[in-house]
Amino acid sequence: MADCRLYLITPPTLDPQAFAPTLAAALDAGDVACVQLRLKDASDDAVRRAVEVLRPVVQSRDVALILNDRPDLAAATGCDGVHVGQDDMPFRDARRVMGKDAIVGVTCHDSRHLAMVAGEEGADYVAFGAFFPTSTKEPKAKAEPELLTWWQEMMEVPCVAIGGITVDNAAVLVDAGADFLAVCGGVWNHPDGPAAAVKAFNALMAR
Ligand SMILES: Cc1ncc(COP(=O)(O)OP(=O)(O)O)c(N)n1
Ligand SMILES: Cc1ncsc1CCOP(=O)(O)O
Ligand SMILES: [Mg+2]
Repeated sequence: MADCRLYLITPPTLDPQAFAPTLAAALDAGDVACVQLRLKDASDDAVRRAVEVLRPVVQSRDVALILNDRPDLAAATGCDGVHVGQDDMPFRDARRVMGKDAIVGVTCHDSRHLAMVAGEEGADYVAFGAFFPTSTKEPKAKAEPELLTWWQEMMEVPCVAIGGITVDNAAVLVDAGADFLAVCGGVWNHPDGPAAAVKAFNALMAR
């Protein structure tokens, strides 16, 4: 198994029934560690429905399903974990809601301090970014690959790199020590399709 693995983020909007086979094909193309369902503008009902449809697709393949932003919905719908940002539910509350066995990851932007706090509090991973320009989100910070190397040398808690990552720019992050690459557009918008993107990411992680 490669040292660095793919952390797939769903497109910002999706029709769960239509997206399910696309997601299945991407997951069947290679190694994916987890899928984050990230539906920023969806109602609670729409998120619940998306989890209901997509959770079996993900979990039946031994891939973890992580919900963005909402520990309450993640716990209520059987997700394997949740990702919280600095403006979302605080980590300690998210951990209490999710339980000790669930995955709880925390956005740390480009901050060593935020990452050390998250790690000490018991986060399962810390996420740094954005490493590259992205149209998926207006990032709050710009991170440099050296941050991943520093973290990797100092800490045990896995680190996730995010933001504008594509098969063409990912190698520097793998080489810098990222444990996971969190990718949205670089997979779903790949010119040869998502399955080809997953294969290409896997290949460069296995170099
Ligand atoms: C793996 C991962 N890292 C960072 C983020 C960003 O979280 P946040 O800062 O809360 O911003 P939104 O994604 O909620 O817009 C993430 N979702 N996943
Ligand atoms: C959620 C998030 N947080 C920082 S950048 C980003 C967007 C990730 O999507 P993409 O891989 O398309 O840049
Ligand atoms: Mg958030």
